[in-house]
Amino acid sequence: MTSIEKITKNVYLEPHPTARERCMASIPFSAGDIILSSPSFVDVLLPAEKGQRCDNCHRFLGSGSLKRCTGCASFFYCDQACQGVHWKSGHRKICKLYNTYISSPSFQALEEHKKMDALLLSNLVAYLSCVDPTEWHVSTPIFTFRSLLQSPMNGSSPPVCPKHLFTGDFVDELYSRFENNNFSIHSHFNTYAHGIFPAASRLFNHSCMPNAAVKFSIQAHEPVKMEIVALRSISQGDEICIPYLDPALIQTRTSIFELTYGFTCSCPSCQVVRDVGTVPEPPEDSEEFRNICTRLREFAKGTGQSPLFTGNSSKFPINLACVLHESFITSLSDKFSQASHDGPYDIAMEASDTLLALYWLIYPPNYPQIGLHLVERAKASWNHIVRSNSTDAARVAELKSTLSSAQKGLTVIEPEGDVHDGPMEDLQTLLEGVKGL
Ligand SMILES: C[S@@+](CC[C@H](N)C(=O)[O-])C[C@H]1O[C@@H](n2cnc3c(N)ncnc32)[C@H](O)[C@@H]1O
Repeated sequence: MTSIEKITKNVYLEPHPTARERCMASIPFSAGDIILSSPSFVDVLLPAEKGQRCDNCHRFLGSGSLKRCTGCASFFYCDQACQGVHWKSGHRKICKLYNTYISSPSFQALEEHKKMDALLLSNLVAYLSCVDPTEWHVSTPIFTFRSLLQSPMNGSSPPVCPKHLFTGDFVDELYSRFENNNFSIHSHFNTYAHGIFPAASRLFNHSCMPNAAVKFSIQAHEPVKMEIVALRSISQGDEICIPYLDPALIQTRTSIFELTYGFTCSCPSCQVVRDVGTVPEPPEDSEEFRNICTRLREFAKGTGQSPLFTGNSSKFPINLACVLHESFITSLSDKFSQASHDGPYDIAMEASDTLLALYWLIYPPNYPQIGLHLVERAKASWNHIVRSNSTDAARVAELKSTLSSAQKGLTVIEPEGDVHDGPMEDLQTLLEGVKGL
């Protein structure tokens, strides 16, 4: 039995013409169902999170509340149980060497993302050296990791700590799987760590209109768990895909797929973007920009499914091509954030309406960004009502409807990551607040 068969009967692999294999649903799923739950194999916290989260289970306890490793003083744990697990799973091979390693010129010369790779690779090497090679058999994550496709990106591995536990060729072989397989680990969709999840890497291909997404579950004394969640109904026999990148990266995603992952995306969204051709920049003139926004909102209101979702290029109005420019979403998000706290609220609401129209166009239904934005929109509505000191019935009705849509969308993907400080908490506070209006 392979490690994937061991962890789930929900899915199976079948050949794919260009991606080697693809992951198919063995059973139907509804939006919000967990398709796969898989613990982290190896992970490493971002530097800013060190001392804030437990290095073993990733619980956020804040500075001063964690126990420091007395050997290196650079790793932090909630308690002895977590420290014991981390020690046995590799820290014992790193502890004494760690500080010399991270202050070495060869480590310091690395770019930030390479530093993360170097630390992850070091933890992987340390972990592997703790497991007898006779136990690296087919049903283990080690075997699954070594069976992953290699990235087309060449380049030798960064320096590792500890050195000389394995040959350089073996370390390079491990590293060749990093670029196209590793994951950012997030809490409420803010990245706080990087990790290796071999089963998910072996199973899921990419789509810019995915039917599933990745979320993480943090539990005391347990390794962080990746959960693959259905974003919409998935029928038995459908391929299950996740997004490797934010689909909003419409210009840059194609070259990242080609260079880092070695494939050309053939999802419906990419087909339409290819048919559109060169995407023009949005107009600089504010009146023309507003006209484009109005046309986008009208377009989103008038059709059922986004043409980028169905792949039907003939339904995409070419005079809206500039909304696919990455700078369009940035301008809208900036406009919204500038006005959502202190106003002008009509500007915030108009930017929010346009953002939601754009999200409808570029994201699949229930994509996390939609629910997250709805909560931010509800906060802006709330600010408007409270600051204007009037309970305008239409405004309150609009706020209630935003909250109900946010709740519907977010419950597909939330809760994720930390127990506190998530959008669900904000949503609950607002739901309580509107009761008093
Ligand atoms: C994380 S693996 C996915 C699992 C892979 N299909 C396998 O059989 O092991 C990532 C690699 O799969 C391939 N891949 C993923 N999504 C693809 C897609 N939409 N089209 C073509 N190839 C894809 C690329 O080679 C990429 O580097």
